Amino acid sequence: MTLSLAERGWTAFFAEQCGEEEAGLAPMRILSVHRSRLTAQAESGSVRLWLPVGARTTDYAVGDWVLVQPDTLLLHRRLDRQTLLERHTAGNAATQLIAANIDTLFIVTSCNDDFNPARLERYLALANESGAEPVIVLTKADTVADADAYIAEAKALQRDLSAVALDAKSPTAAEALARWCGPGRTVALVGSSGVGKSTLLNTLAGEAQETPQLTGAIREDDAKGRHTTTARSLHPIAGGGWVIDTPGMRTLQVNDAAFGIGTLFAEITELAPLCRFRNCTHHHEPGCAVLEAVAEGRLDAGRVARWRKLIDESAQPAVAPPRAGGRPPPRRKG
Ligand SMILES: Nc1nc2c(ncn2[C@@H]2O[C@H](COP(=O)(O)OP(=O)(O)OP(=O)(O)O)[C@@H](O)[C@H]2O)c(=O)[nH]1
Ligand SMILES: [Zn+2]
Repeated sequence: MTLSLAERGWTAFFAEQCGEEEAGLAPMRILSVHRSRLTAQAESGSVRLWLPVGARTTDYAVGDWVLVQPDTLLLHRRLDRQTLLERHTAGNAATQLIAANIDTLFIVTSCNDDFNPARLERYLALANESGAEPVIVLTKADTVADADAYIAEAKALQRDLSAVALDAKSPTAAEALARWCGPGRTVALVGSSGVGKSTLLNTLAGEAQETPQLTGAIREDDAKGRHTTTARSLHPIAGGGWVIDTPGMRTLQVNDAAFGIGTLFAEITELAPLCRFRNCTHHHEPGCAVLEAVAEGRLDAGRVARWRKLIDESAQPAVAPPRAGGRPPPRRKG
């Protein structure tokens, strides 16, 4: 079985980046990123790539498009990303690249105590910042009497947000998510440990998971031939398209995500121009449209408090500030 570029997620956005002098290079999509090696999806299967001198595997994300010397499998260069999901980890200046060129981010939580609006908002801020469309996926709907209450609460987290409740073990889960999947489309799963990401991945992958040339390289890593949840990798979906699983994240810091937070709390952001002072912090100022809306019951005070917390956190440097004269590390994106 060969997979066309389009089936692997190639679009005009990537084609436009390739010069005529690069016509002899093969575009490939990164399937998995390990400490010392990268695998990529070539036309007819997965291959191990060789990195150029000085490059590190951590510079690449699952889902990245790269140009490769077809005979030597030497990675030539990475193409600009359409979307990039990344996060800061505590005490680390560099961001961790989670997934690139995803269309949709499935934020997975379950219809039980895992459902936590404040944490979902953190995921939403990161998703908005990445450029991918967030969708809240509520697993374990089969264990509760009223999943609709969870759907309503999830949808209230952000304007025009989609939320779907399902049983991750049932084949119908794939149908419930079909509108975001399909040939050439890429989705990623994020969420706490135990919410059902692996289960959902297996349901989405279905028979496609058995296609040997697609899983061969991933299998090398795990003697049992199963994907491991500690490494990120790109898996084919039964009906076409790709799904990236990510390990459960215990801490979810939000740094440098003002855009994502602004989208998440659009009902607050939109009031700011109506405040009397252009640089209103909406804390105490007279004529503040945000405080007024809260006082009149048009705006949820809890949302405003959580918005403030995220905005403050986002403005903090990811690590201790550099010594005097030093400059913060440049933002890596695109
Ligand atoms: N009843 C029910 N059980 C589910 C559902 N989704 C997952 N489970 C169960 O919940 C447990 C955890 O699911 P996993 O898929 O391993 O969770 P995970 O998110 O991949 O967890 P990590 O691998 O630790 O990140 C398993 O026993 C699943 O069978 C669901 O929709 N309904
Ligand atoms: Zn204000």
